Amino acid sequence: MPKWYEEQSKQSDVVISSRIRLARNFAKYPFSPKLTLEQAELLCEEIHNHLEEKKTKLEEIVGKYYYYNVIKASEIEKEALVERHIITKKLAQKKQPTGVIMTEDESVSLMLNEEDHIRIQAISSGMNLLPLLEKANAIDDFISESLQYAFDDKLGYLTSSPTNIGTGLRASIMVYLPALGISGKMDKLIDEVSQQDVSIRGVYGEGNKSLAYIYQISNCKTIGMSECDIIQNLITIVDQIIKQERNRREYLLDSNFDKYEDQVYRSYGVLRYAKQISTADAMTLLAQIKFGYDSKIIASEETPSFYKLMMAIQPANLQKILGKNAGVKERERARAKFLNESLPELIHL
Ligand SMILES: Nc1ncnc2c1ncn2[C@@H]1O[C@H](COP(=O)(O)OP(=O)(O)OP(=O)(O)O)[C@@H](O)[C@H]1O
Repeated sequence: MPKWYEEQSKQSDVVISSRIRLARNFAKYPFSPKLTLEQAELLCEEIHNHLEEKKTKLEEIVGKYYYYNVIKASEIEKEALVERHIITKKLAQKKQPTGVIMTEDESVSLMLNEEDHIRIQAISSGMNLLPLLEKANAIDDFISESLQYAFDDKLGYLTSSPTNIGTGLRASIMVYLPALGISGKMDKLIDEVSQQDVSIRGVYGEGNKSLAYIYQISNCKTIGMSECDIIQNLITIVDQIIKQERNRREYLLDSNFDKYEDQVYRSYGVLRYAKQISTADAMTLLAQIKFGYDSKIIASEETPSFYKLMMAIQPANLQKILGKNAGVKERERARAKFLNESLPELIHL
């Protein structure tokens, strides 16, 4: 079964993926930070049993899924799930009982006892927020058939952190903004969108200097607006950012094609032949090669899925591919070998 990050989507020159998550809590338990060990265990067990009892019905909504007992997993297993966005760092680091229900294609995961009792997450490639919201809402309805949520008529869904109260919805689009990044436009953009209740954060690295120019753009406000309005506001802003990014790419190539052409070929050459490489260097070079493909500077018979490669070379997932624990040096050699073999031959344009 193909994973969400293996699918090619429209607008893939800028948009990588969409994510919807709903934060929910159950009326009969205290919020997660206040749960005792026994309560946390009971909570996970109750949700898991409830889902198992009606497994066929849930699988009609999400497809084939399995339950993963996070607390029993090795550190590398947990880190690999974080790198593939199935669970959050917060869940991986939790000392209390937790669990995750995840589908085979990794597009849906239900995190138990994270910051809230349950976090429903749906991801897909491309710009796809409304269908994802529909799927998350179907899961939400299914759960609420037999477990009562903490809900207030005025406030909406009650959540552990006030920043999620109301709809409990976080909608997000992961994007690739090399031209805006290279041109030093990100600070201004981050400032502008924050005035419209939207935040932009680097996915890899800290702050606005994201590694590989990958950012997630998400809603800040969760209350006082409907789910559809929150999403529509986000889509409008992301559409504008896509336009700005494309215009800037055109400008950069028009004004200095030779420089970017050279950079793309150099990056390709290094990744095809390097013998050892760090995650950060490999991410940067992959981003430059992607820029080359999207700008039609280079091409191959089949365009590689860059985001799939980026996730595969992260430390934990690389060790999973290797099938063993490996130190930094061994990983750097394995990463280089993996990329040497993964990049296709170029065809001359
Ligand atoms: N559009 C997206 N596509 C794929 N993964 C995403 C997307 N947006 C966020 N993620 C991933 O989801 C995970 C959780 O992200 P984040 O911490 O922003 O989530 P959140 O649910 O909004 O949490 P919080 O309540 O702390 O704000 C991270 O692994 C992040 O990279």
